[in-house]
Amino acid sequence: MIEASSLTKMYGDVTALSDVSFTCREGEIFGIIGHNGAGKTTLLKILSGLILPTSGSLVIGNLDLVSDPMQVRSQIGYLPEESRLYETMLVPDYLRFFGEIYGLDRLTIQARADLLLAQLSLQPDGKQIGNLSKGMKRKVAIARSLIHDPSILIYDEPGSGLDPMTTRFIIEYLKQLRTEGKTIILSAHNLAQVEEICDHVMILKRGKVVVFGTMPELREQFGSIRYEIWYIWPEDSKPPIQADQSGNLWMSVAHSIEALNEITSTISSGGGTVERIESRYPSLEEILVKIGK
Ligand SMILES: Nc1ncnc2c1ncn2[C@@H]1O[C@H](COP(=O)(O)OP(=O)(O)OP(=O)(O)O)[C@@H](O)[C@H]1O
Repeated sequence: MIEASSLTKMYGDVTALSDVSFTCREGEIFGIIGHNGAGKTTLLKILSGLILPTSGSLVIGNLDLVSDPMQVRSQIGYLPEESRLYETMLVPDYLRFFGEIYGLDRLTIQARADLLLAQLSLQPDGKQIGNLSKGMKRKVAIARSLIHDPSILIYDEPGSGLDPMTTRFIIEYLKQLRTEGKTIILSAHNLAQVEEICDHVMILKRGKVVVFGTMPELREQFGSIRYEIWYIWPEDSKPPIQADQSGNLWMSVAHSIEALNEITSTISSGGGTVERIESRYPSLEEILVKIGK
């Protein structure tokens, strides 16, 4: 369990984070989204123990970040938005190097590295890191974040700038890590992916939390559901309600259950037949646009 209370971070006069509080449960994927400059990276750096908050507290498990930073860090795997990898190193040497930093013995490092390379489908074939593709470098950075088998992963834009197949692979891998019990906190600009994998979503706006909840909670709070009613209407006449025609079907829109009932009864009393009703919720992208910068 991660409990953040009133986290505030100032960079000189700039308030990057203001009074941010939330709880993240074990084994969930927690998404932090917001426009550029909203404070996502700052929050992730605080959560990973890389920088300290100006005020506020952060408890991870039973440990307090400020009083026990080393213990907290040993439980965390951090993936920065852009990782600087040691370009001339070979992947196994690189992973061994970081494993040793975490105090692991050689056998454990070897076993962990072999497992991670297999899970990530990484076959560096003796190439130096600098000669790997962008996607492979990202996978190396992910393997590095996992070498000490941390229980919490803090990932800044894990799939950004990668081709769709590699991004998909990483998304599926994150889902797999969740089934292994890892807690994952991530930021991403690809909102469809956040919607797909996150159990809880937090939206930051200029350093403040404006929304926090599950996707159904966010949809309920921010958007009206929209129903599309598709129906057949007797030929040679038009429905007495706002409707668009597509082929042999007509479509009318309702924004509430009451309106939906009214429209369906108008259709049946006029001799029409409802073919199907589609409900459409606002996407995370639409919610973010609504919230504004
Ligand atoms: N080291 C720093 N010194 C001064 N200001 C900073 C520093 N790092 C971040 N900021 C400022 O803090 C605010 C939050 O930045 P942060 O990088 O956390 O946002 P972000 O949501 O991650 O943005 P992006 O989506 O563009 O990566 C911005 O106004 C930024 O300019």
